[in-house]
Amino acid sequence: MKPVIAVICDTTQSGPHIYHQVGDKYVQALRKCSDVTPVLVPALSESPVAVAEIMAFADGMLFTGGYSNIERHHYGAAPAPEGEHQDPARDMNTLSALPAILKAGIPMLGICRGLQELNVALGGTLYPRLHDIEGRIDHREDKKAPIEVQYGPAHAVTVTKGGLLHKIVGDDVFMVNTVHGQGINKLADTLKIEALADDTTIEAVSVKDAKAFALAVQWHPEWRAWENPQSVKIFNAFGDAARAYNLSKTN
Ligand SMILES: N[C@@H](CCC(=O)NCCCC(=O)O)C(=O)O
Repeated sequence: MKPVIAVICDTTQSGPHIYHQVGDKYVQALRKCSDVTPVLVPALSESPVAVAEIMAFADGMLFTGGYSNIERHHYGAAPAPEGEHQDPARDMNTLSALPAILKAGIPMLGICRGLQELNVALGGTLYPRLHDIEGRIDHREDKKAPIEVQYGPAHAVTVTKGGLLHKIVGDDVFMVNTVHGQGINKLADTLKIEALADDTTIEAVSVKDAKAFALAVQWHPEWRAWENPQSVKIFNAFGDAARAYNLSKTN
């Protein structure tokens, strides 16, 4: 049996109805590069799927990217301007799951919004508009560009030597895509920087003294992951960590 990776959904409204969704590229990357079984968990705001229920079956969790922003009260910032795309139900589910799975030693991988959720869940803060910060480049995608350009290589990241990401990918510097308007401001005390952009934006973190694999990246390695050498290694390592966790449950 393949290990099972739980993925908490985004919520979205279509007409009169609320739907729960996960991007295809995330589950494709899990299947093709981690060799695991993805299981989507609805982000229910009423009678949510308890973290204990997830931990009963999950060998790992993937915290995906998402166009919505984390509600700013979660990190002590003033409310967002009217109309900002938010997803309170997703926030409630992911921000409660993260500390619990880290305590339980369940492997996790965060991507983009998932990195931001990890930082906020552990007490860090975000820049709500990274592009307004002196010295930072604009890390947002050009929404008018073709999707291959939006998720194509955009800037370099410099990897922390000897860190978890460095051990996984083996490269000191590599190109990544960039599809985010927010970024880490105050890094949570329990997180370690694993990669930086040239403008000092934190691009990857790991959890200090984690019981299991606990890595999050600001870029999108899931995008055509099987075509990207660093992405293959990241998803392979995540799948291996889930397999190890699954075996530990039976031994
Ligand atoms: N909204 C946050 C996080 C950005 C993010 O996760 N983008 C991904 C977009 C859709 C996808 O590829 O899943 C921010 O703007 O910083």
